[in-house]
Parts: sequence; C-alpha cells; structure tokens
Amino acid sequence: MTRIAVLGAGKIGESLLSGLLDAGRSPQDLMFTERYPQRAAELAKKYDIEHVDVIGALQRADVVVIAVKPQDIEPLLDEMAPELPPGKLVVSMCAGLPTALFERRLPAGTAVVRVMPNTPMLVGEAMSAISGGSHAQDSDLDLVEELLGSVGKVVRLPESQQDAVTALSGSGPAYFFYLVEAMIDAGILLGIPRATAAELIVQSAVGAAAMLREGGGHPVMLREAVTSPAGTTIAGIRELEKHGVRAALIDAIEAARDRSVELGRQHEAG
Ligand SMILES: NC(=O)C1=CN([C@@H]2O[C@H](COP(=O)(O)OP(=O)(O)OC[C@H]3O[C@@H](n4cnc5c(N)ncnc54)[C@H](O)[C@@H]3O)[C@@H](O)[C@H]2O)C=CC1
Ligand SMILES: O=C(O)[C@@H]1CCC=N1
Repeated sequence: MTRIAVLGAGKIGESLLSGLLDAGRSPQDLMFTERYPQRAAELAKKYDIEHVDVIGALQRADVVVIAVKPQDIEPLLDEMAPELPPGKLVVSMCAGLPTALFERRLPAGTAVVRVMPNTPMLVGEAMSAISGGSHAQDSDLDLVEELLGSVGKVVRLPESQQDAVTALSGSGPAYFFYLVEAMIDAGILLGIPRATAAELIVQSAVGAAAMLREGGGHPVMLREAVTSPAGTTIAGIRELEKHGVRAALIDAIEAARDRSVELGRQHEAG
C-alpha cells in the first residue's frame, strides 16, 4: 500500500488525513509532521496516526504531501532538500506556489504534483485540481488522482490555471459560508431564532447544491424556477442587483486569483 506523509497537519493536512481514513486507508499507511507538539499529540490520539519528524517522513513515505502555509515553505524546503531520497513523489497543496519552486529547491529530477484542494475534503466532498511539474509522469498524476478521488472530485488542469482554480474552488467554500452567514443574519433581523434560521438556510443550501449537481440543471434555469412573476424572489433579486452582488463576487474571485499569483512571486528569488 502507498505510504503517505502529510507535512503540516493544520486544517488542510487534517482534512486530508481524516478523509483518507474515512475512505478506508489504514492508519499504518499514514503519518504526519507538525511543528506544534500539542496539536501533534491531539491528532495522533484522535486518528491513531504516527507523528514523525521530517526526516522520518521523507524516508518512510512514498508520497510526501506538503500542507504548510506558503509563508512557511522556505524553512521546510531547507530541511527537506538534503534528506529527500530519490523516487519520492512530492505533492504540494500550497496556494500560489509553482511546481518550479519545489523543483529548484529539491534534488534534481524530483517529481512534483501541485494540487489545489478545499476543506470539504473533511467530509469526502473535496474539489481538487491537479497539475504535474516537469518531472511528474502520468503514473504520478494517476496516483494523486486516485488518492484525492477517495475524498472528493478531481480534475487535471494545466498549471497555468492553478491560480484561478485557487480563487474559485480553493477559496470557494469560504464564499458559500459567508453567504450562509449573511442569510442567517437576515433571519435574525426578521425575528427567526438563530438555530431555526440556521436550519432553514443550511438545508436550503444543501438542497440547492443537490439540484445543481444531481438535477443537471443550469443555475439560471434553477433560479428562474424559483422566481415567480410579481412574487417574492424577484423583489429580493432586484436588491441583489442594486447592490452589485454579482460584480462583487467576480471582483472577489479576481482578487483571490491575484493574491495567489503574488504568493508565488514572493518565492521567485528563493
Ligand atoms: N485552508 C484551506 O481552505 C486551504 C488551504 N490550502 C493550502 O494548504 C496549506 C495549509 O493551509 P491550512 O491547513 O489552512 O493552514 P494551517 O495553518 O491550518 O496548517 C498548516 C500547519 O502546518 C504546520 N507547520 C508549518 N510549518 C511546519 C513545518 N516546517 N513542519 C511541520 N509543520 C509545520 C503548522 O503548525 C500548521 O499546523 C496552505 O499552503 C494553503 O495555501 C489549500 C486549499 C484550501
Ligand atoms: O486562503 C488561502 O490562502 C487558502 C488557499 C485556498 C483557500 N484557502
């Protein structure tokens, strides 16, 4: 069985470990590093997975998944570079960081796959986009697709699209959570208790997501079906248009894309 080490067990690292366990992977095939001892101890206990140091992870794992913040990548690469044995597959989940950075800093010929996942991995509903670096073979992409396919959907894309993907599906869940949060606030304004408002909105979000995915309908047609002539929905839609919500979302996603590009540029000289 492929042994997987996750370097940096924060939100994404934990989501991956938890998702892989739920998908049936044995705890013996998983390991992680984590710089905060208390966090490491909590996770080792919760999931019965071994906490190892970086050298142990690089020696024992077949696939090394990097899940530290882009801002923390430099010291980790310094630690990895002299210790990475040949033949290991390096998978980066770091926003903005190009495969070329890892290829430049790790031993020559290292196979690198860049992934942009998202936190719904925790419940087996991730959207992950994967791109191979210049030494990654089809078999490396197949392996990463199989791993991430067990915790959600996977698409293969050219690396040039990864910054846009980061803004769309990497950050995307945050924008849905933000909308849900705002809609619950609206319920409070209208005098509905918070718990009831949350139940109404969360189930509406789940139902709408299921219609988008399983009903195969176009979002415009689905929205039109809710929008009756002289009805309630159009009164609300007029306000959304008046406040420029569509343009705000487009601008938000463009800003997130730009930030991803910037995160990559910060490491260009390294
Ligand atoms: N949170 C999200 O929704 C998504 C995050 N990402 C990417 O995943 C990566 C991780 O993000 P999060 O999990 O949100 O961050 P986080 O801050 O929750 O987790 C990072 C973890 O790495 C640990 N760490 C840092 N340097 C380390 C080192 N040298 N050795 C061992 N552990 C180390 C930190 O203590 C922390 O627990 C980032 O690069 C981010 O761009 C990608 C997609 C979605
Ligand atoms: O906010 C971030 O930088 C990370 C990357 C995509 C989602 N969260």
